[in-house]
Amino acid sequence: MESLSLQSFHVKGLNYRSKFNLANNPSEFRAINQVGFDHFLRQRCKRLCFSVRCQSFSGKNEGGVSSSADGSSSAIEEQRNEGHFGQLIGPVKDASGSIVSFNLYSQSGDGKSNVFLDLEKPNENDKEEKISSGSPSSFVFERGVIKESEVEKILEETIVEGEDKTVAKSKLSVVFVTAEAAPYSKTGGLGDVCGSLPIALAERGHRVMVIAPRYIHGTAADKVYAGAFDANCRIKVNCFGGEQEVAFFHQYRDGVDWVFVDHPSYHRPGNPYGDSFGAFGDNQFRFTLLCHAACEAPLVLPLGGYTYGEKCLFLVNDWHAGLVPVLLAANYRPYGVYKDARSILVIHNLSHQGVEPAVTYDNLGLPPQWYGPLEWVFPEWARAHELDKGEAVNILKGAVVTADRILTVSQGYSWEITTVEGGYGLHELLTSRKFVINGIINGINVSEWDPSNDAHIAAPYSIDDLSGKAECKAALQKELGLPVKPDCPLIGFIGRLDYQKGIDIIQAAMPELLGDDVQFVMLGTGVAKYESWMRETEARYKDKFRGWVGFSVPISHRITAGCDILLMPSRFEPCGLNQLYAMRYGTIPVVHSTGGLRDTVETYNPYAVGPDGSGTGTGWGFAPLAKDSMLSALRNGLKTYREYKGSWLGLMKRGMQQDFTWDSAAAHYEQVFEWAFTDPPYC
Ligand SMILES: Nc1ncnc2c1ncn2[C@@H]1O[C@H](COP(=O)(O)OP(=O)(O)O[C@H]2O[C@H](CO)[C@@H](O)[C@H](O)[C@H]2O)[C@@H](O)[C@H]1O
Repeated sequence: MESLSLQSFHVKGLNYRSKFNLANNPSEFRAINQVGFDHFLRQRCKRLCFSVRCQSFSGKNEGGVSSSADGSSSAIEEQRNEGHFGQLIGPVKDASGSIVSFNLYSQSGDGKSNVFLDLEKPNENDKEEKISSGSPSSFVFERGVIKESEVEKILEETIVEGEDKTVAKSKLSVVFVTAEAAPYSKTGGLGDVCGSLPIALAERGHRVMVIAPRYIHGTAADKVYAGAFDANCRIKVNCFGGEQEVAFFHQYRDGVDWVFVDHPSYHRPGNPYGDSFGAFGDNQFRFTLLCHAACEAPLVLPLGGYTYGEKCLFLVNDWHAGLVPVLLAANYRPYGVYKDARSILVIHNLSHQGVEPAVTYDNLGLPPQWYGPLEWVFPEWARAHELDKGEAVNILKGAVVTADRILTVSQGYSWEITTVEGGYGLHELLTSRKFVINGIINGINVSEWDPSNDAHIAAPYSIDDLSGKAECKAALQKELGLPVKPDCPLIGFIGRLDYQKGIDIIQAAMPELLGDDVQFVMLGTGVAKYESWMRETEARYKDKFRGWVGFSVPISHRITAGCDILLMPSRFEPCGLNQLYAMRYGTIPVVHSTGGLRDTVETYNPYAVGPDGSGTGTGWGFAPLAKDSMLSALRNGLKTYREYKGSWLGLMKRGMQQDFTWDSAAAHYEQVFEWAFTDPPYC
C-alpha cells in the first residue's frame, strides 16, 4: 500500500486547524467535509473566509509526519506534540479498511466535523515543487476536478488573514421546514425562497438543513430527486390515531442538507397542494406528518456522521410547517428536549392558514390542553348555516402564538399583517406580538436569473450592452406567434391566477388596454375561470394577446427578458419576486403599491435629479387597486417608452443595478436569529 500524506491542512475561519497524515490505497483519497469541502472551496472563492494550505506527496514520509495504514494515532500524537489546535478524534474507515475521513473537533470544542477530502496522487516529478510551493497537485471534488491552476489561484486569493465581513458572527444549525423548495418542488415564491436562502446561509458558515416532502408524481419530473438517497432512517410519528411511519431521503448539495420526508401520501400526481380537482382532502394529514418528521430529523439523522442536535433554529415557513413550534412547546420542551432550540415563523402568505374543523384537533398528535393555541372561531358571517358554531383549528394561528419570533418577507407586509385589511383575522393576535415581528425583503437567485448568462433566453445582454434584449423581445414575439414589432410595447404578467394577484383587475382593463397599440402576454395557472378567460381573450385578440396556461420556468425567463413592462396588480403581495427578476432583466415593473411591491419598486420621477441625471425610480406604483389607476400608471409607462427613450433607458439601468442578492438578506436574517437566541423560548 502506498501512502499519501496531506502534510498540513489548515482550515481557518471554521476554527479547525489540524495536521495529520493519511494512508490509503494507491491513487486516490476520498473524503468529504461535513460542512462540505466543495462548499468550503466555493465559499472561499467568493468570500475569502477560510484559508488553507495543503501539501501532498506520495511514498516515504516527510516533514516528520509518520505514515501507516492506521496512522491516525501518530497523527494525533504529532498534533498534540506540536500543540496544534483542533483535535483529531480518529479515522473513519470503509468496508475494505481504507481510511476515508477523519473526525475533527473544532478548536473551541463546540462542534465537530468530518474532514472529507479528495486528493489525487500527485505526480512524482512535481513532488518537491508542490511541497515547497505549498499547493496540492490537484483536488478532486465530488462534482469534478478543480485544476491545479485554479487551486493555486484560490489559495493565493484566500491566504488572506483577517475577518471576512460576510461570514456569520456565530454559526448556527438552521432547519428550514417547508412545503416546497426549488428545484425539487415549486409552485411559487415559497419554493424559490426555500431553494435559495438556505444556500446563502450555508455560504455564510451555518449548518443548514431543509426538510420538505418527497413528492413523487410517477413522471419524468421525479428525476429531480435522483441525487437524494434513502438515509436508512425510518421513524414512527404519533398522529391521526396511530403510528405513521416515514422515511428520510437526503442529498448534500451546495453546502445544504436537503432532507425529504417520504410517505405514500406524497406520491401522487398534481402539485404539492392539489390537482385539477382542487386542494387535496388530506393536506392536514400530509403536513402534520411533515411537521412531526421535521421535529425528529435534527435528533435522529446523522447527516455526514452526526446529528444537528437540540440546539437548532427552526425556520417555519407558512402554515404547512406551522405545527413545528407548537410541537416544540407541547411535546418536547416539557420533557427537557429542545430547550435550547428556537423557532421563527416566516410568513410568505397569510391568506392560507390551514384551517380545518375543530374535531380534527385530535389528529394532530398534540396533548388536549394545547387546543387553545389552535382554537379558531369563524365570525358569524363566515359560517355555513345557523347551527354552525364556526369552531375550527387554525394551524398558522398556533404558530403565531408559539413561535419565538415572526418574520415576513418585506417590511411593508410586516405592518400590513397587523391591520384589519391585511391580517386575515389574525391582526389582533399579530399586533399583540408586534415586538417580535420583523420584515426582510427576499433576495433572488442571481445566478439563475442573470440576463448575461441565461440558457432560457434568445440572447444574452447586460447593462453595458442591451442589444440582446431587443433580440429576446423579437424571439418572444415570434415564439408566441405575435407580430414581430420592435417598437410595439410588450407587457407581461407571470404568476398564479388567483384573487391575490389581481387577475380580475387585468381582466376588467383588458379591452381598454388592447385598444392601444400594445401586445400582452400572460403566463399562469390557477383558478379555472381565469384560465378560460385567458384562452377566450387570446382567441379574440389574436394579434395582441397571448395567454399561456401552464407552469413553465423557461417561458417565465423568456417573458421576463422579452417584455418591456411587467404588470403586477397584486391585491396584496408579501414580497413578490417577479418584479425583482424584471428589474434585473431591464423590464420595467408596473405594480400595485402594496407590501413588498411598494418596498421594492420606486415610482419614476422625471423631475428628480438622480445620479445619472435622468430622474429617479425603477418603475411605476399605483394605488388604489382599481382598473383606472392601473391603466393610468400603464399609460405613463407607455408614454415614457414611446416618447422619452433616454428616460426609459435610465429606468432600465437603475433597475438592473439594484442589489437583491440573497447574501444581503441572509445577513438580516442572522440579526433576527441573534435576537431569537437572546430571549428565552416564548413557550
Ligand atoms: N406559471 C408559471 N410558470 C413559471 N413560473 C411561475 C409561474 N407562476 C409563478 N411562477 C414563478 O413563481 C414565483 C412566484 O413568486 P411570487 O413571489 O411572485 O409569488 P407567490 O405568491 O407564489 O409567493 C409568496 O411567497 C413569496 C416568497 O416569499 C413572496 O414573494 C410572495 O409575495 C408571496 O405571495 C416566481 O418565481 C414566478 O416566476
